[in-house]
Amino acid sequence: MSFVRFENVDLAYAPGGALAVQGLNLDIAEGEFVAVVGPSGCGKSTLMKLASGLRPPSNGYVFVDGREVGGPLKIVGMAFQAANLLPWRSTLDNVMLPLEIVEPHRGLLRKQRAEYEAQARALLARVGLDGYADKHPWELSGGMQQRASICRALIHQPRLLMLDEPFGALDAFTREELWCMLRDLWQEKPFTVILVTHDLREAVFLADTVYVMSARPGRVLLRHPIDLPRPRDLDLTYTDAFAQHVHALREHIGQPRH
Ligand SMILES: Nc1ncnc2c1ncn2[C@@H]1O[C@H](COP(=O)(O)OP(=O)(O)OP(=O)(O)O)[C@@H](O)[C@H]1O
Repeated sequence: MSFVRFENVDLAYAPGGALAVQGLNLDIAEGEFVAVVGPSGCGKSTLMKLASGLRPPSNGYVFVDGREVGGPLKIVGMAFQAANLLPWRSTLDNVMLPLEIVEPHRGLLRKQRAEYEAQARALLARVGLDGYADKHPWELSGGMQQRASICRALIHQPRLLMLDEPFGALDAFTREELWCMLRDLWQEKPFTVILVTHDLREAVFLADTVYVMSARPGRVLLRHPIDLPRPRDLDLTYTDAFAQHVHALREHIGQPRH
């Protein structure tokens, strides 16, 4: 059974206006790592807003965990291209922010603060930020801030993690380090991931399945399974099998522009 399911979903931002996405059909299993790629403006972020309940579809249905999505979902964690950490809070307090908002954590936080804090510190250590928990965001590099932002997205143990170009602003080396960080977090305790990215290598390295979307109105042009064995190491990105997947995706993204 699908964990996330889109059935013939259209979305127009203005009633009766042009469609941002049209006839979207998706079936994502629990624990699956999905990447969504496509030309700029094809509706990748719109797809995330639909799956997280931030926008209702104009037509069609979105289901998560067997229920039709009717509003913002608590089981979702999100991270974006900008880390968006609050500058007046320490890294630890930034990571703990969702616990102050999302129930049941919100109600338990005062009583169980020490336990929650230990979990946040352990998660920060897990992504290599041991010793940075009490620093402020401006004392961290861009890559460190993005690590913290992913910790913040995961602290309430969401079943669905949505990542909108989380590594887009980072240099190539840092980006690859963060691919490995995300791979390790996901492999340790698989949650369902929808990763929006412009980087086809990132999509092939991380995902089980890559969806290629067309130019506006966004539709799914291709569902491309990545059959490369796991665990995947960066060495894999230099193999022919890896390059073939990247080329196959590139060809489909090229088509609508011709
Ligand atoms: N809040 C909004 N109101 C009106 N139109 C919007 C809104 N958000 C997005 N759109 C339009 O919907 C279409 C899809 O936008 P979306 O941000 O989902 O694309 P994207 O694939 O994520 O883009 P990019 O790759 O450039 O980040 C675009 O044409 C955009 O202009």
